[in-house]
Amino acid sequence: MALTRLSVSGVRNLHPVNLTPSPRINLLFGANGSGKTSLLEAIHLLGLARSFRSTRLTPVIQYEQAHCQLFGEVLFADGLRSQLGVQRDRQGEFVIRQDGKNLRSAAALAECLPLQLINPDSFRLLEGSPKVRRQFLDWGVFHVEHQFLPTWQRLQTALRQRNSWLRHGRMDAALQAAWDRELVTASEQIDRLRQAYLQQLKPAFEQVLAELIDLSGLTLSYSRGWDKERDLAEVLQAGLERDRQLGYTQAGPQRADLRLRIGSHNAADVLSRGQQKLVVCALRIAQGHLLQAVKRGRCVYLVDDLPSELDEQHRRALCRLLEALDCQVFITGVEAAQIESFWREDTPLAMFHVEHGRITQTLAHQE
Ligand SMILES: Nc1ncnc2c1ncn2[C@@H]1O[C@H](COP(=O)(O)OP(=O)(O)OP(=O)(O)O)[C@@H](O)[C@H]1O
Repeated sequence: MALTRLSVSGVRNLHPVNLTPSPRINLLFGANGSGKTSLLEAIHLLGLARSFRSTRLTPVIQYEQAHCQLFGEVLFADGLRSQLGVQRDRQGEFVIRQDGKNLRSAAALAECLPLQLINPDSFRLLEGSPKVRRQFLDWGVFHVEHQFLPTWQRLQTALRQRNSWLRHGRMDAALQAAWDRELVTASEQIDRLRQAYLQQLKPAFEQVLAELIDLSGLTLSYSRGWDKERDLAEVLQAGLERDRQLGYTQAGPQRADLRLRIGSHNAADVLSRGQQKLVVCALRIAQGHLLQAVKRGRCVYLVDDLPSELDEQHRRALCRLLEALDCQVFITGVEAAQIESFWREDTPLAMFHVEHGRITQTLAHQE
């Protein structure tokens, strides 16, 4: 998919924006604080109804404004189009619309506009908590496997039920045993889906990484969240007393993790910042390739401050890979000169200058 139109109002310092982005490469340049990241944030809001900069949305709404409003038209690979709209006010009221109808959840938005974000916070994928890596993994499984979302919702319900029972113990044991069976079934299914996805992700990741940087010895592995030799039912039974003391369930897919290691070290402990950025990029680009293999479209990449941490050779290699993905990319940077010359002549490219919240298109070729 590609965003063919984008309108933004009431977001951070941005003056009302009406853009017709390139379906391929969009470069946004401007001084610090000019509003480049805010535009990526607006696209993120349109695709996920949440920001990547702040857990609360109030700071995103422009000072003095009552709400922020995003509108976009998405073009799918099969030629169909969809109109998306998101509005959020200071009281937390959300309106999410697709093709004139109100949506109750953001999941449909995410399906319509799959986004991959690479920004200075992306290091958290390596050095942050397992939750960040589970979210990364589940993004991929969600987009390629339709069973994932309903199964994940069943898992959350059964897990909440068990944790409440562990804390308060107010339930008939037979009824709780039935909930445990539901928990085990959903957990095993989620684990199977994750493992199947990872089997495809690993070779794709290794191939992309090799094109970016030589990091021989880097391995990606998965731990499912409970002992790999034992059934979850057995593990839950064996850990029941401890779970009761803690008041939550210790084992299960809610504890799964991805491990990136170099030899016996955590990759995050030994890689430089630039190397970490390239590993994160390789993971996210590999996900883009897998999505292309199954969907009627592609994901949209938001790359905030692409040049930072990277030397010229690696910037060029990263741009080549993003270009080869054949999808829509929004890239920000302080100076155009850092990456504007890296693109093939026949790649559709649009360039925008961002100044004090105003966005002006300065170049478009091969549209
Ligand atoms: N709610 C808000 N209302 C109005 N302005 C805001 C609001 N929140 C932040 N700002 C301002 O909007 C600007 C946002 O800048 P943004 O982070 O998009 O800049 P940038 O071009 O990505 O800069 P950098 O190159 O430093 O990353 C900042 O100047 C900030 O002070």
